[in-house]
Amino acid sequence: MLEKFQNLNISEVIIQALNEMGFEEPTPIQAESIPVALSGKDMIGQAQTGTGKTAAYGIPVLEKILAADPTKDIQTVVLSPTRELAMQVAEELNHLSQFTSIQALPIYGGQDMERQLRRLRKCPQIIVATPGRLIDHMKRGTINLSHLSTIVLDEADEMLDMGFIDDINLIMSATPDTRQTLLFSATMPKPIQQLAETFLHDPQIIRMKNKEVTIELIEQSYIEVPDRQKFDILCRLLDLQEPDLAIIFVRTKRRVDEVSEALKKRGYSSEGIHGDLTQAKRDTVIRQFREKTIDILVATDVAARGLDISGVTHVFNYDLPQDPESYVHRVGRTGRAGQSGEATTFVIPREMEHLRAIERLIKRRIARRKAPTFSEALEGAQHAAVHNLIAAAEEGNFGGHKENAEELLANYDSVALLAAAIKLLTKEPDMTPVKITEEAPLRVRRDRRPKRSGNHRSGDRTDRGDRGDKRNDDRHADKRRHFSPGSKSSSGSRSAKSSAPHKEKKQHKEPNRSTFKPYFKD
Ligand SMILES: Nc1ncnc2c1ncn2[C@@H]1O[C@H](COP(=O)(O)OP(=O)(O)OP(=O)(O)O)[C@@H](O)[C@H]1O
Ligand SMILES: [Mg+2]
Repeated sequence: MLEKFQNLNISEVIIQALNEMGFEEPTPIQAESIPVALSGKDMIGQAQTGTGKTAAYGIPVLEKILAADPTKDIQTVVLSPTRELAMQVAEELNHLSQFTSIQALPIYGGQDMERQLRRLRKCPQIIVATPGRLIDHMKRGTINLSHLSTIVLDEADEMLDMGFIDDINLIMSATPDTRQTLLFSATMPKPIQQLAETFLHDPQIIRMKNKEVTIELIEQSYIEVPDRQKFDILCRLLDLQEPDLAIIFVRTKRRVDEVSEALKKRGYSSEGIHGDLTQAKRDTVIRQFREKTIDILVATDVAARGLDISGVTHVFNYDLPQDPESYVHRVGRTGRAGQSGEATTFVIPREMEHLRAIERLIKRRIARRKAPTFSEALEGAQHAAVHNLIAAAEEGNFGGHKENAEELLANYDSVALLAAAIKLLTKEPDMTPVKITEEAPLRVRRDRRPKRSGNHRSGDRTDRGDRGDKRNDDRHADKRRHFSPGSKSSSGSRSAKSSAPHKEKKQHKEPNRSTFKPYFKD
């Protein structure tokens, strides 16, 4: 059992944890990345969403701490673009290290600073942070990166894009030149990769050679629809497809509020999440969704990347994302760890060019489908009612209902009774009037070079994080998880650089010591 992990020279305490977590064999990105990361090389790992990139960097990070000195604090920092992802990654790392003394601590904005200071005093070896709050701690001198041995940028292309790049520069300049740097993401636009390589020394590039960027298991389609008809069509699709868990991505915070309220008005159990909500509210909404006490999450791109919520069967792009890469990450919230999923995208006629840009990025045509009509939705609801009635009849254990049924059948026509039951069970399409403000079509953004953001503000801006929001306005699975093997990597695609003669380590610019006065103990 787990010999394929053992062949990767992984310690017994980590193998034990993998077994406990139900992992059976390494995914392709794990099989390729773990040996490279264990060798101490800098690397960029790119693999489809939901294919185990967290453990691909998590395992080597833990191995390095075990081999060094598990008692020394803050040896590794993992940077994440959102608070929810920082919490989730810390949890996955703590699952992986559960049989060791290693602790991963999430550090993010919106959480009580005193509480974080108390938990920092327990000397965690790993910090999983959103950049803004990490920089706050650096300025206070309550987090010291000068002994750091490894830094990981999860969702690396997002971390190197315009909203974070100044924070990343600041953080990198406070770490030792001897650090190992690991970058992971499902997407890595060329201009961002070039920028990334300025932080890396002689990096190895590991890119999974899948014919598509998105997971083949995700059935993708689009519907061309005027903005004002989107909501009624969304409701018909929800009635027809009856998702277990669905995420609906919209472009602005206002739309999150309006669409989630409108869904509630029509009887759906939905909540919204975006960067302006309090952290407590965000935590509650994500927990309700993970626990399935709500089955629809309406979100801006704050929930687009990394979130690993099992059972998400459907993703709806109510609005197209500004960047094609965001589409990959959004639909990647379903179809994870070998499960299948369905992604439906609404496109207004004037945004068809954006859809084509997405198809070019994912190297796949997205099937066009017709919007379901009112009568199709009604027919679908009737089929669902009949299906549910048969399932209940087959399940049995009717309790007192059996006597009632016998009495009814003795006094009424059986067909009329059944027809009445189906009518009552049929959730007729609800046409309650709702208010959804019309949004302007996407502007075409031609320049994909990472822009250096203007004046740098650390702290809550980044942590609101949720650049996805801001820019547009804002895991233990059941046991024995079997991972459907993806395709092999194209290690052949390793950068020419890795065979280049040993280059002088790039001199990182001297940190501005005045900024971190209390921090750098001269
Ligand atoms: N080797 C494995 N076997 C079985 N399950 C795995 C394995 N590795 C990871 N998983 C599970 O697969 C799911 C997806 O993993 P993870 O979140 O790391 O994916 P990812 O590649 O980071 O996705 P994204 O690009 O969306 O961030 C998680 O629930 C994780 O516990
Ligand atoms: Mg991830």
